[in-house]
Amino acid sequence: MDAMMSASRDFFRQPPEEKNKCSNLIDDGEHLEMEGYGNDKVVTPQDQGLSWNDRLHLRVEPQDERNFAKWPTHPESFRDVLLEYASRTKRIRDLILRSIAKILDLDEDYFVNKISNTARGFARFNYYPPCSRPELVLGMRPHSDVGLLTILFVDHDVGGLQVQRDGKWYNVPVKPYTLVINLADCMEIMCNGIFMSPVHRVVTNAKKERLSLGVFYVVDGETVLEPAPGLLDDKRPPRYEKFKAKDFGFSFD
Ligand SMILES: O=C(O)CCC(=O)C(=O)O
Ligand SMILES: [Fe+2]
Repeated sequence: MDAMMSASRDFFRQPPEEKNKCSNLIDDGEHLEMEGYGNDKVVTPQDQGLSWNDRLHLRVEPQDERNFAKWPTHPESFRDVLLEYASRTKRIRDLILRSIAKILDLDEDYFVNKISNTARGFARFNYYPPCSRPELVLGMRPHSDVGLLTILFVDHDVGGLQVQRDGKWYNVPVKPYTLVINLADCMEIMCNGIFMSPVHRVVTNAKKERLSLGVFYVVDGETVLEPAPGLLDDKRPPRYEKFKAKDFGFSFD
């Protein structure tokens, strides 16, 4: 974990020319693609706005779709450290999906079986610079994660992640060597809302920079999402309709 955090810090501390070698700008800067270094695409400026962060987005699953052209070559350790990190988060993903299935009395592999060989996983490195007017801008605007689950590694020293409950924001505590697991929208649907995908945001800090790394696991576009039949009965009707992941942008195809 330390190696991953320090490789990430070293990457973001480089001059823009070096970071832009992994830029997410394409077509002479006309368009943004999802993978690479830069900012997120603003689709609806009136309610989206820019967030106070730089990010580096890299596909880690499936393995044969890793686009190493977008992976940093500086620091030199970056690639190997991320490969190792991603192989471990994948194991954690399956462990958690199996544990949740067990808690819900479903077949242990119910959720794991929803992940086909072509399902994607992304590593998103976030860098939040200090912001002298933290009351004016968020590090990351409120959202829920859309995929299955997110394995989040947050800065040991600087808080900022908040989760919303009943309209109020709560700080997520910072604890060294502790991963935050976010169940995302597809799991909420398959769990028929027994577990919810939390709305969360990141506030900025006036003095300190902050780093985080989320590994996002999503389902393949062809996957049919629906509440697990084993969770339904007369008293617990489905709260979500059945649909194909790609029809609602749940798969990042
Ligand atoms: O930086 C964080 O703690 C959260 C990041 C996050 O929510 C995301 O990347 O989706
Ligand atoms: Fe998130």
